[in-house]
Amino acid sequence: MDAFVTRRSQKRKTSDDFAVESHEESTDIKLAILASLHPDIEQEMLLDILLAHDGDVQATSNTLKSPSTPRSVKKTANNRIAGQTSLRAFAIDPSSGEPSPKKPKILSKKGQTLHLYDPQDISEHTPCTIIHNFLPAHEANELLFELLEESKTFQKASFKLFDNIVSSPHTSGFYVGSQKELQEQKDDYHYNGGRISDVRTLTPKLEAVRGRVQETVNSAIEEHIRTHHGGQKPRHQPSEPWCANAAFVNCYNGPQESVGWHTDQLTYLGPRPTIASLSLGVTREFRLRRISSFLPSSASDNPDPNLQGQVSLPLPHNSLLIMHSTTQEEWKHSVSPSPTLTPHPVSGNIRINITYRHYRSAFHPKYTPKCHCGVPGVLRVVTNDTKQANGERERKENRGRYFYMCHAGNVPDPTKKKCGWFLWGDFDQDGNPRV
Ligand SMILES: O=C(O)CCC(=O)C(=O)O
Ligand SMILES: [Fe+2]
Repeated sequence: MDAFVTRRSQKRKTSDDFAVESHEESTDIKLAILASLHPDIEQEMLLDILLAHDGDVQATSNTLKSPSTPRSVKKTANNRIAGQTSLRAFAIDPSSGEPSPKKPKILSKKGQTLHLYDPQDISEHTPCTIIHNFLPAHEANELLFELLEESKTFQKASFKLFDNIVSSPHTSGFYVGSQKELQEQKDDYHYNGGRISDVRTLTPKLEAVRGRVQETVNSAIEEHIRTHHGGQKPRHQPSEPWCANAAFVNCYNGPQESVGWHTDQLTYLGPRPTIASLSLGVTREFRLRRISSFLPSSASDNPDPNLQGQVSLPLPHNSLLIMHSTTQEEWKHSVSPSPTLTPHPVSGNIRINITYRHYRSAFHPKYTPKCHCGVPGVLRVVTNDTKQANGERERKENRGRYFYMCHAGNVPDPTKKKCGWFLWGDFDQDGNPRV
């Protein structure tokens, strides 16, 4: 069973040749597309009908639109639509007639992209957990409607890159839980060296979903520590419960809107944060690339990050991607421009993405060290990529160490120049600053 595919490059596609091209996609990608177009139809049903149409997604989708097609919606105890099952359930070992044994671990290779859809594959090959069909279908659609309306007033962020002021290739809005937090954000918090003026309180539907995200994330964190870290949380990962008290909502309007390779800023999240990302609307590819291995277990799994390629995950409507505590320090992520998209029935070519985050009280801006320029520093970690003029942070033995550095160079003001200030961060086992 082709639970993942490796593709060197993607052919340019238009929606007209989608039906022909779709024969070449893996079964998983086809299922992801069908699941986002027909969220009320059970996964097994999608697969059966797909096979009956010789893998033709367009023909399968036409059949599924017919009211006479059985849907066989499975409900769980709490009346949610059941999550998609793994294709492993269908994989039979021809020699024994039994389900196939566990697949060997396959790493992506430099210069290649490993395409993954199956939640178990994603859990094995990336630092993330994915949950498809996370919300009941009607709730996901209502949230999408609400945020499509909100996104009409979103702005592009601007920042400085190599002395040029650039704006992000997508728009976003920032949400917090209360008026008090909103005022604090405006007065005290800094992003890219400056303040943000457009802070909003969580919309009714963002607020309604937040509790469910929080509960799911806390269980997933426990499970991930058990299955990936031998029951021992990584050093500096907080042991306090994860709390979704802030949300960035991103809007990607069309195939060219994207976000480049980056790691999320640690300044207010602290070391080894968990971030939960809920996708709505058109499916886009989320890419991950390993940049470092700090933990003994991940180091032995992944001998040399430089030899590994990127991993691509399609994030369909109503999928929750949980980025666990090694993601920000050891990987980079991006949403690349897409040659073409398969329009979503509600949002067309628009994708909305909510990243729920935990702003920890120990990382309140009143504790952020300030650099000589008077601008609060930014919290970073030394990775294999870190290069600095004085050489200290480049040294191998410093990899995995945290530091605050001047952020004035990122302020979108041509007169502000970065100074050389930096300060090592000192955090305890739970990632709290040692005072
Ligand atoms: O849109 C996404 O899936 C990722 C967004 C992201 O990386 C971010 O907001 O930092
Ligand atoms: Fe990010």
